[in-house]
Amino acid sequence: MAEDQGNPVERTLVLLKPDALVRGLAGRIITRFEEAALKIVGTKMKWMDEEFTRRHYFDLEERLGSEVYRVTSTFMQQGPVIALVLEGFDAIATVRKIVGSTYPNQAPAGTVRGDFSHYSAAGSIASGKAVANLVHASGNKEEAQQEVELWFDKDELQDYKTLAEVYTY
Ligand SMILES: Nc1ncnc2c1ncn2[C@@H]1O[C@@H]2COP(=O)(O)O[C@H]2[C@H]1O
Repeated sequence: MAEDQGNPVERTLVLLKPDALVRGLAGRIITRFEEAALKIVGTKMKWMDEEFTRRHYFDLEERLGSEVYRVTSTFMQQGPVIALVLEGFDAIATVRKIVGSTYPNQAPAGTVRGDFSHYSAAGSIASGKAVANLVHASGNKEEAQQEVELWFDKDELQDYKTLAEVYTY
């Protein structure tokens, strides 16, 4: 995929969190990305442990506090996750648009969180619960690069062309 009309081709990391998997939503969520012409270039399933969770959310405690880190870390280790590397024009922002706001009660209908995530509150920390928001998506270029490198070796990422790339772009 080449740069086109000023839109950079980017790669971004998406995690389908344990709540997405236990609710059987993985396929429907992945479909939303595919429908937006985002290309899956890497995928794996993993049950995160404390050490890996700390590496993934390495700055969460500093940014949002130890309580947010604690509940998020516990939540992420409750079951397996599916990690995806998605590639496409403006992939980082596009994925976040499709996913919707971190807090599902603020995510509009039509987004993954707005449509499928019903438990949510910015103040969920008060009840000792994580925000069950189904998906993690890299927030910016630097985070995307760090997260893709953390989750995938270079040889686990595939280079191929989709029909959209061949016929549309
Ligand atoms: N106020 C909050 N209460 C509980 N968890 C939170 C709060 N804010 C952020 N988080 C969690 O921290 C995570 C950071 O990145 P994610 O997009 O994976 O999703 C976020 C939520 O799961």
